[in-house]
Amino acid sequence: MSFPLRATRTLGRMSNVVRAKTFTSPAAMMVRGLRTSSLVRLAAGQTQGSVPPDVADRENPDLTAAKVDAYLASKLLHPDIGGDPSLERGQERADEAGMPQIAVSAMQGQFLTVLARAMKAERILEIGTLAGYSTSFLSKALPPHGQLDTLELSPLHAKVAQQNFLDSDLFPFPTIHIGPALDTLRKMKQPEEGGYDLVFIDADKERILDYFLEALRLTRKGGVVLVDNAVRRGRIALEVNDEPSVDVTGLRKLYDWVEQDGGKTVLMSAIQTVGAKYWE
Ligand SMILES: C[S@@+](CC[C@H](N)C(=O)[O-])C[C@H]1O[C@@H](n2cnc3c(N)ncnc32)[C@H](O)[C@@H]1O
Repeated sequence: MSFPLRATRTLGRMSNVVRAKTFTSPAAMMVRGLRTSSLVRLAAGQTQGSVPPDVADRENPDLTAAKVDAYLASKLLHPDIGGDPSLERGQERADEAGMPQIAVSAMQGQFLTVLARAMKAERILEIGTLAGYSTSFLSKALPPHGQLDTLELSPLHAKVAQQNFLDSDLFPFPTIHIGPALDTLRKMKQPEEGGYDLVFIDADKERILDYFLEALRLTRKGGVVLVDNAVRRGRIALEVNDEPSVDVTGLRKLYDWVEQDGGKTVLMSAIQTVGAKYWE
């Protein structure tokens, strides 16, 4: 199932200034485009659900990776990309629908835009839509004739994402394919104009290798496959994973595959990041 149609509509626009009043710390208040809920949690020093503690400087515990991310976001988020107010509205819509807060951070999202633009990507595939937060950043990297396919299991997530794409007036408009991503991928062919330039894998972690192999099939030679959550909060390096809720098996299969490939098919690197999404 897919939502290929482009349509336009307007929603009442709530200003960022109004929204900033809900922030509880000065550091949070200076941020545009970062998610209110994450910042409120951060300001309160809380961790919720599976959100790990922030990464802090040993000598100065008030200096945290999230605080630095907030500073960078206040300086670097582009008003029409990471600072686009429709992104914040989209996250609120997702919160209202009871969806988990597991999207990329604003800075990570804008990195997606930078990467895709630097590659001059015209065709992008995303695995794991959620409310379409990262999808918006990818759409904003594409030329008007570009193609963006995004795969999502949950019809609720797809519905909210579709509303968010309409609200953001995205062009090119992403096509959401609803269903188990592996089934969808196995039916997909390379786009007629050529393989995907960029694939972003960010769905269930157990099947990362399956997604990666399908992505290789669908990607043009020299294209890029980006895998989110590459270290699973560092648990990838533990012989015995002390947090069973954080799956590392899928990633280990991927890294084993790359090791066995011995550089014949892919050249891979992994970067550990800190920031609003802590250590990932
Ligand atoms: C981490 S979220 C994606 C976040 C999104 N990329 C962003 O940053 O805004 C993962 C998404 O993958 C979806 N998902 C989980 N298992 C899936 C599957 N088997 N097929 C397709 N989507 C799946 C979940 O419903 C969830 O919406």
